[in-house]
Amino acid sequence: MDIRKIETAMRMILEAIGEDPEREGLRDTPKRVARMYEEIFHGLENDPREHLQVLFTEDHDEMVLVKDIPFYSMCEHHFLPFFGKAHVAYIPAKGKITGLSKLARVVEGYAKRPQLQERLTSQIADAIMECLQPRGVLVVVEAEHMCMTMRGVKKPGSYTTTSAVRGIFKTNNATRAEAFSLINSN
Ligand SMILES: Nc1nc2c(ncn2[C@@H]2O[C@H](COP(=O)(O)OP(=O)(O)OP(=O)(O)O)[C@@H](O)[C@H]2O)c(=O)[nH]1
Ligand SMILES: [Zn+2]
Repeated sequence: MDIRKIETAMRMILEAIGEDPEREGLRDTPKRVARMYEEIFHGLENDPREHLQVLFTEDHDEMVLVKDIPFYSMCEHHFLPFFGKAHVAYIPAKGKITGLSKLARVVEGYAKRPQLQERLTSQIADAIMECLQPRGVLVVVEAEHMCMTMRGVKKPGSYTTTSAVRGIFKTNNATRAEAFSLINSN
């Protein structure tokens, strides 16, 4: 990531909005913002599928669900945060399972980029399908978009839910219903 370029751009934004980039409170802001962008966009520098290369073999062919994975991402239209929870379910095939934390790392890797909620949801599902070749994957993402709450249409408290359904979750209604009921239970 080009830290210097972010600093220069941030300084220009401060000037453009009529601020004085030399005043005490703002003097280090371009540097702070550059460091912050490096952190919140670090997913651009990795391929989250790398986390799914560590596979175990275990004779388990029932559903695995990791619920309520918190995430923070950035809306690519407005460069404002959207954030919430992701729920990731899969049904292993041929005993191929992965570490539970790796599912959360995949969410994190795709969230830490300029994103759309729909793309975030399907990228998580597709990465798991590709790397684990499970019988199916179901990903649900629930998020609040700051671009809809603090500006524009200004609708605080509105949530967007997206899902990506692959394999057996698509073809088998009962399996899909079971996953949704587990996700919605407390
Ligand atoms: N589908 C989708 N839309 C998003 C997401 N994040 C933001 N948006 C929408 O992207 C759209 C951009 O619309 P534009 O009309 O180009 O931009 P705008 O004039 O700032 O739109 P308003 O937000 O309605 O003021 C808005 O409707 C946002 O709500 C997302 O993750 N998925
Ligand atoms: Zn937005």
